[in-house]
Amino acid sequence: MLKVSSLSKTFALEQGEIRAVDDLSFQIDPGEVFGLLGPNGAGKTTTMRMVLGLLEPDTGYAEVDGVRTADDPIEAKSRLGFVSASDGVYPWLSVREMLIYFADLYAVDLTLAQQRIEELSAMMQIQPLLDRRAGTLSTGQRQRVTLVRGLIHDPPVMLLDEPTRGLDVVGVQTIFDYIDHLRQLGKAVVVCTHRLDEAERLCDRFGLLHQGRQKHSGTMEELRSETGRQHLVDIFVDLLRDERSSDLLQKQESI
Ligand SMILES: Nc1ncnc2c1ncn2[C@@H]1O[C@H](COP(=O)(O)OP(=O)(O)OP(=O)(O)O)[C@@H](O)[C@H]1O
Repeated sequence: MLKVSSLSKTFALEQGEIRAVDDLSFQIDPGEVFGLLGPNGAGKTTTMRMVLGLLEPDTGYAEVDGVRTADDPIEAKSRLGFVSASDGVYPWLSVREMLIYFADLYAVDLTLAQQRIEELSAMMQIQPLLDRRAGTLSTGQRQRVTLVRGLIHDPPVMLLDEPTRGLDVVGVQTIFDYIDHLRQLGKAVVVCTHRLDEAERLCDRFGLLHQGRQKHSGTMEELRSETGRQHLVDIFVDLLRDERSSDLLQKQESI
């Protein structure tokens, strides 16, 4: 459903080059939730941008439901839903108007859009908000609206970027329920998050990125047997520790 194959991206800076994503491959099947995880600067956003067709890869490709983003970016985008913690709303539109506007951008027929708005609003409990101006919503309410917006064109693949950031315990639970629902609908889901405890509960499989490279991948059980560690947080601490000792070694060698 979503296939990422040998994806690489290097940025040229005055100080030198940064290999932001280095030969990254993974595949996500329908009904599967994949955690793309990594510390700051690991390459998660760069990967998402390439999957979304916003950034051209140096090598490799992303294929969304059979369509390569580089070959047909518009068709690939129509098969993707994207929800980010930093998503804004159009403050002067009502929630309903905004959802209809987004449905129209994705060429969803108006009658179908209205039907979807009713169904998704019931699921995410935003019916009382539909005729309120989006600018008056609280953070949690806005997040529920953006979750509905991400599904308005019924895409087979969903990308969720830091979906629980800034949410209280009820908001976090809403995200958990939403992701469960996506799984039941047979969507292929990518979740990027720094909340490793949440990722452990939410995701079926993981790709652990560090400095652009996928250091480990697999189910929690597979990661445990590969690393001898019980939890993602311990696996990450090991990765960062290894990096510090190899930096130190390099410095010592260059003295
Ligand atoms: N447009 C750009 N120009 C130059 N360097 C960039 C650019 N975008 C990202 N980078 C660099 O590429 C590396 C990976 O960045 P990226 O934003 O993908 O990481 P991330 O895993 O999303 O990090 P975070 O968790 O902090 O959001 C970083 O070193 C970053 O500074």
